[in-house]
Amino acid sequence: MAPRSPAATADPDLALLEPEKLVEAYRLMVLARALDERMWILQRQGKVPFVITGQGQEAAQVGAALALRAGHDIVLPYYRDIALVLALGMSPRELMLSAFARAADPNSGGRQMPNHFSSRRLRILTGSSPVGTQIPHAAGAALASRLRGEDSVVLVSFGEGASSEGDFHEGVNFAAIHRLPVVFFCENNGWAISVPSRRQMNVEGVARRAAGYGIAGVAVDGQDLLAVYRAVAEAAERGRGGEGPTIVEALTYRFVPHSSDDDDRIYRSADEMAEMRRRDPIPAFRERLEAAGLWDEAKEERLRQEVAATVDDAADHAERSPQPDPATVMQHVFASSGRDGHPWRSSA
Ligand SMILES: Cc1ncc(C[n+]2csc(CCOP(=O)(O)OP(=O)(O)O)c2C)c(N)n1
Repeated sequence: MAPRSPAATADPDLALLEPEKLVEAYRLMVLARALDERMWILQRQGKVPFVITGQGQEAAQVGAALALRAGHDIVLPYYRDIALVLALGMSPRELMLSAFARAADPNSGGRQMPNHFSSRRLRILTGSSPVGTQIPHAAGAALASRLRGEDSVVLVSFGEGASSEGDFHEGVNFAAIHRLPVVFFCENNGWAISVPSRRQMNVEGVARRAAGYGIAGVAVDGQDLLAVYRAVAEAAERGRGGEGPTIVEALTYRFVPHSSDDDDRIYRSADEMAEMRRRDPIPAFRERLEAAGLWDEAKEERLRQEVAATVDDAADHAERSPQPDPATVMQHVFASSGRDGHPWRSSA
């Protein structure tokens, strides 16, 4: 049977993206999940020091990334955004080099925390670990981009916990006043480590906060890749059109503990976890592709094999790759005065 046109199915949102893009979006989610799962295994094996990942949030991340022009728009991701940076064009090898903190890690030569992504090529800016600091950075990047005469949009992502930080207020307020083209992309996964979102804000959600800044705010089902794609594409369009920033809140869920140092059984119930697992965005998207005639069991089998080989390659490559030279441990930590190697001594 010839594949049905997605637009002709009972799922009109599938027409938002070309069929090949829909399939690619699914591949990216499956790949991100597999890399993420392997990172946890490597941590438990003692091969990588620490992991902090985004299982459960893949649809939100890939949906957002596909609404951007990779390498043209500027992105300030946060630590859960494995799927987002993969969808922008970072490679599995690059992500594993970061997890293993190897010298060839593109984020920092093995000196940054894992998953503090960056890529000059893709205009991905690395962040600091204090929660929310990337938010004012994004407003600054958008202002700089405007001054350079670019038409880039800036997307900054963060959790709902970060939206309670002062940095959030400062960044959003500044971007709103100057009508900067920023998409404030909140991946609200319900928990900030052990703090539930109802203890995070006295309004229904992060998008509601937009009213206080006089900007657009929209909440979407973050487990629905196409709903997120549409919301971010519209926000980017508003930004490019001079209408200023938007808060897009993707309602999602984190399937894994906060990090490899966390035990989430202490603060959330097995029932809640099981219930949310039923809303796993990956099988849900597969079903939509199958219903549209774009996917089947044979394609799934091929994809699973291809992804397993890619993950093996990335992990093996990173494991074999050299450690940073200990002599470079202070590099990029202090600016050099060029005099005596002690930058805080400015003696003449
Ligand atoms: C300023 C600051 N406070 C606390 C921490 C410790 N910390 C790291 S991540 C995190 C939770 C952030 O939650 P949220 O912003 O909702 O993102 P999520 O991790 O849930 O995706 C906390 C409290 C930190 N890194 N920085």
